[in-house]
Amino acid sequence: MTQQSFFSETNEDERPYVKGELNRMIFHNESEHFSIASINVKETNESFEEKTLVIKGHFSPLEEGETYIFHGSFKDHKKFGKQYEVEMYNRVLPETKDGLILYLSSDLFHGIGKKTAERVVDTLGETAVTRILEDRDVLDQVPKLPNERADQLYEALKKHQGFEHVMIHLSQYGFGLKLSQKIYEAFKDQTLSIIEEDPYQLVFHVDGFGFHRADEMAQMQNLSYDHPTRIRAACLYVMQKSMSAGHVYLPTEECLLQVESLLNHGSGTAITFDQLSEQIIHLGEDKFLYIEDERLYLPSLYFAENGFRGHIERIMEEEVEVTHTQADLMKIIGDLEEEEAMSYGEDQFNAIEKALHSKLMILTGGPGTGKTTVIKGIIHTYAALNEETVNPEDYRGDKTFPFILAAPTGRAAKRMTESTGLPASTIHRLLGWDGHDSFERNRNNPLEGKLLIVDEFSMVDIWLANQLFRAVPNDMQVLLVGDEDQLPSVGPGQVLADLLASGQLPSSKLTEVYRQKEGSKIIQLAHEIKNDACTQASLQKEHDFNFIPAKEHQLADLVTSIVKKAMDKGIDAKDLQVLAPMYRTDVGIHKLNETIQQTVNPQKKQKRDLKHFEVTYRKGDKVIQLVNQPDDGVYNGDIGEVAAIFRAEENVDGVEQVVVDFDGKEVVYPKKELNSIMHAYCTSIHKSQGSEFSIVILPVVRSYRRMLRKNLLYTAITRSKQSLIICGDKDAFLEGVRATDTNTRYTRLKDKLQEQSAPEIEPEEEEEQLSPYDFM
Ligand SMILES: Nc1ncnc2c1ncn2[C@@H]1O[C@H](COP(=O)(O)OP(=O)(O)OP(=O)(O)O)[C@@H](O)[C@H]1O
Repeated sequence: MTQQSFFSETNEDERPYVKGELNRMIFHNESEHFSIASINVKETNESFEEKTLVIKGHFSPLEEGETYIFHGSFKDHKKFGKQYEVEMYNRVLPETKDGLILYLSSDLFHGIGKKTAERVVDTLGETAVTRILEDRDVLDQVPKLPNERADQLYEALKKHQGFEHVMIHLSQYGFGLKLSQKIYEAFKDQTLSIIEEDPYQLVFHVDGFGFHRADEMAQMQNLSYDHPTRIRAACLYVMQKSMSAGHVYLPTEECLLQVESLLNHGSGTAITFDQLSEQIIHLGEDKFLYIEDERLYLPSLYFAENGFRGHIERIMEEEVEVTHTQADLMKIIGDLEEEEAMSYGEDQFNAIEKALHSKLMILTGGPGTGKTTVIKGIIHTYAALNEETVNPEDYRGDKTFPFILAAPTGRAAKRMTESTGLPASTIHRLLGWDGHDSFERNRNNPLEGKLLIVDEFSMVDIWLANQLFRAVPNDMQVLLVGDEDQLPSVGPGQVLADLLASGQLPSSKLTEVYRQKEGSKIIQLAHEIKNDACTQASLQKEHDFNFIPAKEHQLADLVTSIVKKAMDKGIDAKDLQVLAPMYRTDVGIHKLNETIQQTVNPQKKQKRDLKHFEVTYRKGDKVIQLVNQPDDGVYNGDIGEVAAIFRAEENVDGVEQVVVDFDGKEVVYPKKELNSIMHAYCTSIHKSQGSEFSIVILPVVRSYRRMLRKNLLYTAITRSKQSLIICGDKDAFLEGVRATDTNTRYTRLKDKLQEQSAPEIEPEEEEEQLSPYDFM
């Protein structure tokens, strides 16, 4: 919906309208920009008698006592009766000179009395408001109006009218409401002048605004191809793209080459390396980039890498005071073994001992090597040695429970709770993330506890690692647990791999596989992949493993029929997961989701559905959350089920909605926010990190070739706990497990940890360098 003219005074045409004064705002949803209000009707060309009317639509909160003209149509709401659905509206300027004087001397304009308002209208006429908004300096003509008052009046008018004005103009560029709001937030009342003069500013100040879009806008304004601001925006854009590819920095040379190719593509004017270098230096001076030797960093990554390194060194500086003897330890572990009716392997025992003696330790190992068993051993031994208990109930009042357990995803945290019997949370929740750019827990308000254990640490990127470690107090012990052979984090860096490669931290690597002893072919296959020992013979059928050969054109039907059979046997959709590496091929994730949905949750007359672009959501669909939404308690990777679909007229927000049930927690998605979820009959292997499923079905075909790598396939198969069914091409699979990831990530963490001393990073600067990308 748009607001008509900025400040039109009359109803210019004969479209249906209702003119009314705001009686009260009934409801306003800030993010949706959706409002419901009650108005006192003053005039209308619609045929109805009522003196008050409920209106609804996408408009900002209206001002009490102000008069507006609304264009739209009547809708009968089942529950709430007749309502006016607003398509366009505009504020009605007081129509007489007296009205205008009253308006300007109202409470909206602090410090402007009746006399001053009269002088403004006498001097500037009845179009005073429009004239002032166009040019603040016209107020200088008003006699006896001090500069300060004039500024106040101008600011107040802009506040009341500016937002709407800017939004209308931005809609002309084809920007949606959300993006327009983001742009307005960045530039406020300077928005229009800034983007008309230099659209590349959008790349600098509006997160996620692409270079190509700004370039198109600039071309309409005839900005030259080698304009410095164009070159700078291209540099920044290349750096942002490199961050999305997982790099923490880019070598200057590589950045220059990429920027040159971006800028010179399709243009007649060649931009030279000298021109590029000059602008990179300016970007550095303006702190849009950090230049460290021959490396370029985005500020938030520069501070994250240096900050994390600094915190590691800070925590490692203090030593653990060991008050127990080896005999004490042996006794406690012996008792524990008796209680659990098992005995720890030598490397497991050593890992427990080392963790207890280390300020910060890394525990690694493949599946089934006993990482969880060791975590439990460490917790119990720590408690026994330090006169603590493992029962949170014993810690009420002032006493703080000594153990903090966390993981990067909700599902991994849930598994930690299940395996240890202790409370565990996501790292975001532990740190009190506000959903935007701040964390409750930081250096000034650190975590409380004695031993922090973080599982699935391979998934933690450099930003989150830094945020987490900022909140670790000097006297806390930390245990990081992960499988180094899994995929690196989705976000930038390869923190676990770098920490291990630096050799600066105590670490324990578990190699003996215990679950294999229980006869698991899945674990055996995982270790064969890890040790480069996977052959045709490894793919023989076993009680928990099968490789079903299939051609590409048979794949979707084959996968679907396996899913259907499993569900017919009563297996819960959540215990069963199809994993694939690519979204957009004929056998990609989207296609598989569509085919599986058609079979397991087909269209039915009595079943509600809602179409969103190419996808149709139906009650009962399995869906996955794609972004972190801490306010709703749902996080990237959470899996839920569509519980209900509501039509616009059935809810107070007046928009179509999908309600998703995440293990008993219901989250409502207005149609516009359906991008936050997708079908989850099949999900990406990357998204499955940190999750485990009873049954995994893994299609592997030649058309996935580009993605098939050892760590990807290893991650996929280690997600399955009871059964693994691979479908497709055995040769493609074997080639995939032999291919190592050659796309090394640019990170300096390992080298920095090996350097002697950390440079001081200005704390204030570090505080500021959070970007909305931080939590991709
Ligand atoms: N020393 C041991 N003696 C006997 N069984 C053991 C021993 N250590 C671990 N196990 C058993 O091996 C299995 C795997 O152990 P655990 O779950 O601790 O491994 P993990 O490394 O956490 O595995 P994953 O990463 O796959 O979850 C469990 O059933 C566990 O009870």
